[in-house]
Amino acid sequence: MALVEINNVYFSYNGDTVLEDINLDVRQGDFIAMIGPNGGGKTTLLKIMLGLLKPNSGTIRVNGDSAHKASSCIGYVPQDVHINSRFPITALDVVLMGKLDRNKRWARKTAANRREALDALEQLDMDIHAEKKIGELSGGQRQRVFIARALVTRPKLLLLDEPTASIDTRGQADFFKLLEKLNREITIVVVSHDLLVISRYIKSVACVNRRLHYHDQAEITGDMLETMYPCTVEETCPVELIAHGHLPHRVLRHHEDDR
Ligand SMILES: Nc1ncnc2c1ncn2[C@@H]1O[C@H](COP(=O)(O)OP(=O)(O)OP(=O)(O)O)[C@@H](O)[C@H]1O
Repeated sequence: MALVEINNVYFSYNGDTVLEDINLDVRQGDFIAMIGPNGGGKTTLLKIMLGLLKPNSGTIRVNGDSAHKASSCIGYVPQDVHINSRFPITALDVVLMGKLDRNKRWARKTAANRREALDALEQLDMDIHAEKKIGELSGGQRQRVFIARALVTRPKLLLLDEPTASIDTRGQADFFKLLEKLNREITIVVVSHDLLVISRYIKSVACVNRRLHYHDQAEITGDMLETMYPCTVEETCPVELIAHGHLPHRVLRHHEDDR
């Protein structure tokens, strides 16, 4: 059984169809990059997986249950996490906010909960900043704190919506290496526009542009990307071919082989 099973899902906002005939199995242990043009429906698809949006038709099962019931087995870091940087709250407090008690209220700051929050920060190499105010951290560090907050509930699946938007290219590589390490224990789906940076860390690619094309341990060709993006590959995407999974990872820039 796949961790997430999406079958023939259609979704529209106020009658405007955004997703059409989506089929996707997210298998345990996968590390999927979800790519696609702006407005292609990536965030909408994540929200469907989280049970926040209900498809017009089709089915979605998460961990063998309805998406709504299974939401506690998913850790989610949205695109824009709004937190007032002047709010005098520490990184550790932010992570503790992810921990809920049985009644889904914020868990108390017990020694055990504190330990779990520190463990989550440690997984992101952020335990040394635990007592720092959230406003004193860089954008990239803050992003790691938000991921620690998503991890503190020990989810089976981590959904990250454009987590590297505020991180420079070098920082992005470090960040994806960290995700690669987390992926030894947790299944990850990450929305990204940086296919070049991410391609060496991921196991599969899902291209979402109203419809979905999923590539697992297969080559992604320029032709495939061309069908997903509205403009030609030459104009928009420097990636011509990527090998995934057990194959050696390879990113070929256009015309690199002509030289
Ligand atoms: N709450 C909403 N109400 C109405 N339309 C919406 C809503 N949210 C998104 N849309 C529309 O649905 C389409 C898909 O949006 P979505 O945010 O899922 O795309 P995306 O692939 O995540 O885009 P981006 O890469 O720009 O973040 C867009 O045309 C968007 O304008």
